[in-house]
Amino acid sequence: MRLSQLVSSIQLSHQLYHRSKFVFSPSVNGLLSSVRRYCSDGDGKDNKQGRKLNSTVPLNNSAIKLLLKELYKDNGFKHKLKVHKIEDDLLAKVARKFRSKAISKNNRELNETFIRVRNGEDKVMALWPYFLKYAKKEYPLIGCIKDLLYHSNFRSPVSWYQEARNIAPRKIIYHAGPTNSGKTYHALHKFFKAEKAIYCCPLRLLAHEIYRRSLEANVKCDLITGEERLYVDPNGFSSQHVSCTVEMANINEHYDIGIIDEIQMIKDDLRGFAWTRALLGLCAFELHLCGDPSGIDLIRKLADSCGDEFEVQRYDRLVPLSVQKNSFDGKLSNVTKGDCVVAFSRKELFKLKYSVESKTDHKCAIIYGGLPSVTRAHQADLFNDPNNDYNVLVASDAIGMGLNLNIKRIIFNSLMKFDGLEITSLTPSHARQVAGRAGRFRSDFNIGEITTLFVDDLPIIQRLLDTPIEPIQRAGLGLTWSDVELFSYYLPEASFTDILDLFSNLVKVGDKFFICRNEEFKNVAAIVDTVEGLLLKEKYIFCLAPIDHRNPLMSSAVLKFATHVGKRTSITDASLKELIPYPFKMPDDEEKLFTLEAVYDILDLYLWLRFPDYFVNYHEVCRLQKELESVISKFLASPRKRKIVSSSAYRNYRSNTVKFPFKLSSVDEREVVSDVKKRRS
Ligand SMILES: Nc1ncnc2c1ncn2[C@@H]1O[C@H](COP(=O)(O)OP(=O)(O)OP(=O)(O)O)[C@@H](O)[C@H]1O
Ligand SMILES: [Mg+2]
Repeated sequence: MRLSQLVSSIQLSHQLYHRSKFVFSPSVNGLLSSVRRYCSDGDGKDNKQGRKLNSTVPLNNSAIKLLLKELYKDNGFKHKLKVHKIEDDLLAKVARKFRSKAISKNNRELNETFIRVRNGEDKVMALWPYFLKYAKKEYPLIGCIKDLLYHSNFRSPVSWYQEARNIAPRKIIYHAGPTNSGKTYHALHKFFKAEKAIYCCPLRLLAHEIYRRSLEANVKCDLITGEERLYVDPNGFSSQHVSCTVEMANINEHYDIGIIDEIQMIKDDLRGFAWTRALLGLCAFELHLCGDPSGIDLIRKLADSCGDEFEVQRYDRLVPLSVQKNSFDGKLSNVTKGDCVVAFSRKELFKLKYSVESKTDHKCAIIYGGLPSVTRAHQADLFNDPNNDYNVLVASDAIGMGLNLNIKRIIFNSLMKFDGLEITSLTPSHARQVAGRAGRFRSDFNIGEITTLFVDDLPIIQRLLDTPIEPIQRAGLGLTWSDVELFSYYLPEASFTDILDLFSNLVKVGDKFFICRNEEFKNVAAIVDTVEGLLLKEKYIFCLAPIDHRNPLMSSAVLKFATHVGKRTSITDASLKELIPYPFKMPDDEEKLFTLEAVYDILDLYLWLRFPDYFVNYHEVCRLQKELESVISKFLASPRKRKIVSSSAYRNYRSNTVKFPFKLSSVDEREVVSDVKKRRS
C-alpha cells in the first residue's frame, strides 16, 4: 500500500467511525484494529488485514493522532482526568501540545509505547503516564492541584484561630437594635471598666471618637488605624485599652473585653472578612457585638461552632423616627435648621450645597467619604455647633455609621447609589442606617424625621423603611498571607496575579461563608506584579492598602512606591513632592478639589505602607497632610460662585436622571438595577 492510499484509508476509517457511531457503535478496540491494519510507515509490508503487527517501525502522524483520539475517549483516561482535576479547557491545551510532542518523535520511550499500542502489545492507556508527565511539566499546577484544593477548602474557618478556641467558651453578647438605640453606649461601659480591652469599628473617625472619649474618661487608650498609631505612652508601649479599625484588630493579644461595632458589616461584599476574622479570632473572654438584629441567627451559629456562649440584649430606638407626609416637592428653599440632605455623588453634593446656600440664609456643611477624615470631623463639628450659621448638612452615606450628628430631619435627594462598579438602589438596611441619623438621643431634637426631595421617592422610602431587613446568611472570608505563601510554595514560578486567579477558581467555602470581592486587590496586584525586586509579601501588603486604582494619580503613586521598595531605595518627602502637585494651591473648582483629595489619599498610602526602611519621612508626611487638609477646609469654607438653580430647572434635571426603578410591591434587598445601568451608560 502506498502512502497516499494509506492516508485515505485512515481517513476512510475515521469517517466510517464517525458515521457509524450511532449505527454500528464500534468499540474502541474495533477502531484500534483499524489503526493497526492501516497505519505503518507506508511500505505496507506488515499490513496484511487481520494479521497482528510486530513492527518496530514508527507510526506516521495520522496514526499518532488517531491513537491519541482513542486515548482521550477511553473511560480509564477520563477517570484519571477527574482524579487529577484536569478539566476540559486544560485538557484541550495539554492535548494540543502533547500531540505536537508525540509527532515530533523525539522521545524514544514514548515512540516505543505508541508502537506497542499500535501492535496490540499494550493498551492505549499505556500512553497515560507520558501524557500526565508532560501535562505536569507544561502546567505545574496539575502536579499540586489536589494539595491546593485541600488548602483552599475554607469550610471550617473556625479552626484557623486556635488561640481563641483555646479560651472557649468565650462569652458573646450581641447588642441588637436599630440605629441610635444605645448599643455602642452600653458595650462601651464594659470597655471603660475592663482591665484590658479592645474596641473595633469600621471607620477611622469612629475609632478616633472612642479614643477621645476614653481619654476624656481618664482611660488610657491607644489608637490604631491603618494610617495612624497613637500611643499614650511616650515611649510607644501599648496601653491596656485600644481603639482600632477592625482590620487592625490584634488577634494574638488576650483581652478581658472585646467590642466589635457594626457587626452587620460581616456581610459586606468588600470588607466582611475583617469582621469574620475579628469575630472568630479575637482572644477576649467577653466579646460584645453591636449591630442591627439581622446578624443574630448567623452569629449564634458561628458562636456555637466556636464552642462559645451566646446571648442577645435587645434595644429600642431612644428617639422615635417618622416619615413625613410630604416631600420637598423639589424645593430646596424648604430646608430649615437641622436638616441633612443626602445624595450619593460628590458632584451632586456640591450642587446641593450651592443651591441651599443660594436659596436660604443657611450655610451648608458637607460630608462625604472622599474628604480627609479630619475634614469630615471638622465639618461634623461645624454642623453640630449651634453657635454658627452651618445649620444644614449635605452628606453622602458616609454619615451612615455610628456618627453622632445633630440632625433633625433627613431628606433623601436620591435613592440610587453608585459604588464605583455599578449603580444600585438603596437597600432597606442601608436606607435605615442613613435615616437613623435623624433625631439622635440627647441631641436638640426629640424626634427624627425623614422625607425626600422629590415626591415620587417618598412612598419608596417609606416602603424601604418598613421592609424587614433580611437575616444575614453568610459571613465574608478573604485571602490571607498564609494562603498566598502556600500557593507560591507549590507554584514558585506563578506570578502574584496568577495565584489570586487560581485562588478564586479553587476556593470552596461552607454554607455560612462567602468569599469577599477582590477586584481592588487584583487591580493593585496587576500593578505591583510588573515591579522587579518586590518580594511576594511586599506585593501582598500593597494589595491590602486602601488604594482606589480608578484614580490615575493613585495608580502612578503605587507604581512609584513599589518601584522604590523593589530597588530598596527610600522614598523621602522630597521624592514624594515630585509625584504630587506641591506646593498645594487653593482649588478653583470641585474638579481640582477632587484631585487634592486624591493627593491626600496618596499621603495616606505613604503612612499606611510604613515599611520602615523605605517610607522614612513619616512625620514630614503627616505635616504635609495637615497642610493639605487646611487647604481643603478653606475651600469648603470659602464663598463659592453660587449656581442659582431654580426649582423648575432642578426638577427638569431630575426627571432626566434615573428614577427609582422598583415596583412598590417588590422591594428587594439586593436588587441591581440593570436597566438603569444601561440608561446611564
Ligand atoms: N443610657 C444612655 N444614657 C446616656 N446617653 C446615652 C444612653 N444611651 C445612648 N446614649 C447616647 O445616645 C447616642 C446614641 O447611642 P449609641 O451611639 O450607643 O447608639 P447606637 O445604637 O450604637 O447607634 P448606631 O447604630 O447609630 O451606632 C450616643 O450619643 C450615646 O452616648
Ligand atoms: Mg453604634
